[in-house]
Amino acid sequence: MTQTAIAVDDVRKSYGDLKAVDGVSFTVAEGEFFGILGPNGAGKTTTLEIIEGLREPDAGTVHLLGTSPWPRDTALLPRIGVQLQATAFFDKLTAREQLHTFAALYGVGAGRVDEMLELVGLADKANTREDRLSGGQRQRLSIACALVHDPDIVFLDEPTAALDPQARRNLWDVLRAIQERGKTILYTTHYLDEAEILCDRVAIMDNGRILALDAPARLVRGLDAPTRVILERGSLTAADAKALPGADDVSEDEVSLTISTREAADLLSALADRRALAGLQVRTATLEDVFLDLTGREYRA
Ligand SMILES: Nc1ncnc2c1ncn2[C@@H]1O[C@H](COP(=O)(O)OP(=O)(O)OP(=O)(O)O)[C@@H](O)[C@H]1O
Repeated sequence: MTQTAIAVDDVRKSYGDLKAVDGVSFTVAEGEFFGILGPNGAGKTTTLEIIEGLREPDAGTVHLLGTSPWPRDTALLPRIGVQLQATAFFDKLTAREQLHTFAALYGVGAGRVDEMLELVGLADKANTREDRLSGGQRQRLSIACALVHDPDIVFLDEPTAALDPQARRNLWDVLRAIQERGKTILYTTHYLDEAEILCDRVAIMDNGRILALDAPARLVRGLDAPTRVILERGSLTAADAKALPGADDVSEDEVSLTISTREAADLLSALADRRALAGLQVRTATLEDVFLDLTGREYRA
């Protein structure tokens, strides 16, 4: 039976009149990769910091591995790893020395240091000073620091923010590797595409509330949105496209002809019969469409 790693029940936190977290509830199972998504100011960090025991909620309860993180419970600390949005390292130490220091603070042996450098892909930077690492390498080092004591639950607050696309993708591999080790991951991001790829389940937050919570694929399927088949403009006329089996709607711009369909198989086989597949792209709805559906506004990270 799956155990519950994190249970959050009706948590609230206001700053003056602003309800930063406005009645948030969810559970995360052991070994689950759970994402809290939402635009800037949605309340993701505040929620995370309450769960980590860094902030006191105004109301509601949190259980981490069956224990309340507030008031601070030192017995819990070795079992959780926390990576904060603004990473602080010790001055002038190399990557390996940073990890050694964190390991010593947690009272664990230095044996895991090189293993962690390997896990986050920094083995070849072990002797590089932290201030000489790139942004992506620093993020990976801070994740290694959060993992060095082998916690059961790992909290990551926007670990991929401010990284270039290649560095983001490299970090995805690191996050997957952490999950494969059986860790529970609770992470926040404002990249919906990334969460769709990485997370078992996501909670979409806006204005302090969870608007939807489920597996990304189930949220997208729940929209029942049409599939868009995109072709090079000129592959066939808009009128011909409209007459194809399964074609619901057709639109054109300078470069593309887009056909909306709910019967993609019929439409694609008709296009294949006509050898009209130049530039073919098939797009289904994404979490961004889910956000639009939930809030009535375009997603802006
Ligand atoms: N210490 C604080 N005092 C006053 N207001 C705060 C404080 N911390 C956060 N807020 C406000 O609470 C709201 C939620 O902030 P929070 O940082 O939790 O959002 P977020 O979803 O993590 O955003 P981001 O993606 O920008 O980090 C925001 O409007 C923010 O300005």
